[in-house]
Amino acid sequence: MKTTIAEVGKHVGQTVTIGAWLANKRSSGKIAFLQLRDGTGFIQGVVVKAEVEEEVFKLAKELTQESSLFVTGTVREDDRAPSGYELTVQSLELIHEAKDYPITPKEHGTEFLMDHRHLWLRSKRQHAIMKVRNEIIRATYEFFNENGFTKVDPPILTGSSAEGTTNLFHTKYFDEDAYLSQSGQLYMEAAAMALGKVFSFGPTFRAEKSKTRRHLIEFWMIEPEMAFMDHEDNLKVQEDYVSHVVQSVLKNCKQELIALERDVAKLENVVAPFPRITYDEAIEMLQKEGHEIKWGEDFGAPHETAIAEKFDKPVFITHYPAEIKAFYMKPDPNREEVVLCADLIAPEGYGEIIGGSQRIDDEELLNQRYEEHNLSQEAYQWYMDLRKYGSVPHSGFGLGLERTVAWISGTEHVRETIPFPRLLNRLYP
Ligand SMILES: NC(=O)C[C@H]([NH3+])C(=O)NS(=O)(=O)OC[C@H]1O[C@@H](n2cnc3c(N)ncnc32)[C@H](O)[C@@H]1O
Ligand SMILES: [Mg+2]
Repeated sequence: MKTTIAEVGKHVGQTVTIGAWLANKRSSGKIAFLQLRDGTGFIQGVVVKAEVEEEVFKLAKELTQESSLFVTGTVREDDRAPSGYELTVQSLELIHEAKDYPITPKEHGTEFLMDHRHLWLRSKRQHAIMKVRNEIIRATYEFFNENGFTKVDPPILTGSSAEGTTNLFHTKYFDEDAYLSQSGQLYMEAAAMALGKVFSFGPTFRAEKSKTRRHLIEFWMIEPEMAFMDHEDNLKVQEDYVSHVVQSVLKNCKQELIALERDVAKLENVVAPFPRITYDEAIEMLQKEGHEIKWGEDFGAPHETAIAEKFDKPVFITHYPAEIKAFYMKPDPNREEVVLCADLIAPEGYGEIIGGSQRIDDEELLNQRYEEHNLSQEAYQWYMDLRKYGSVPHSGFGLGLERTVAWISGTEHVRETIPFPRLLNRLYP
């Protein structure tokens, strides 16, 4: 009967057929070990010369890396196998021979692998990272559906910018100027006034000339927005959400985390609540450690890493100076020079995974911010209407999917956390 590698455990002792690719192999005069993959998992097929037809063993010896084939064999339990099972092969049927597959089992340079990303995805490591990404996506929908949020899809083509105008991708919308969305937030605020608690999950674009291990040009963001919820309510949703995601990956991606050699002890205690420090306290911590940073400056990666090292969970840094944050953030009523915002910094040097804030709900103050930030009233008239008609306290945040995948999977660079990364000078494949 036909099955998949993920399902062989249901057929121990039975003869099954799987469609597969040959990931790797080793053989001697009497036996061949075929490392097979079918997209659902990996399994070893053992071909014993004395137990199969002569042409089967001949084919096993000649099979080339990444050739596709049907494999028929008996499923056996084997504690030494990562999947717990092995196939004793009875027959092989070649589908398509792969000649000179470029990504051989030896080490390859990053640029070579990136140029072959469409093939590199087939490797065991990339398979594991994509399965962790998938679990984070699944757990995200689970969390927000179970907590009364409605999925709302903001537009990708927009006429305004939420996060400043320095990293916009410009395009034409017929004879009008348009931009690829940097953040769906402003639209999510409108949606929150209609549906209470909403979340988006989609691609966002930043024409940032940053060549770092945390920056992508196109990345996926989850942007919840909640009417009637303030700064502290916002942080609670974030820590509950991130804890749910981490614990879901620990529960459902055990094999993948082993394949990635991830130290899971560092994830096991990621449960709410998370520590909270203010920007002032963070500046003081850094200055005490000798970092050259002054109040009013933004944190760079080394600063975030130095702060995160003091905690064994993600840490919120709250109440940044208004001067270095976005126009829409609500000032602290007790101290107008700082705003009710928080960045969530992941441990182990993975940096900022969430940016969020309580939003200005006062029409006059928002108008004042438009002027200070030279924003066109015309492009934002619709956004201002949210303060004209039944304005309410509301807050929200944006979690970067790829940075979160990097942290949870223990992956150094975000280019390995998205199927086809868009980086500075990288639009291929
Ligand atoms: N709805 C909101 O309140 C979100 C808000 N408008 C916003 O876009 N905040 S953010 O710019 O900090 O970006 C949010 C997160 O988005 C991720 N992010 C932000 N920029 C990038 C790049 N360039 N590459 C990868 N990931 C990125 C990172 O995790 C940030 O913490
Ligand atoms: Mg940010």
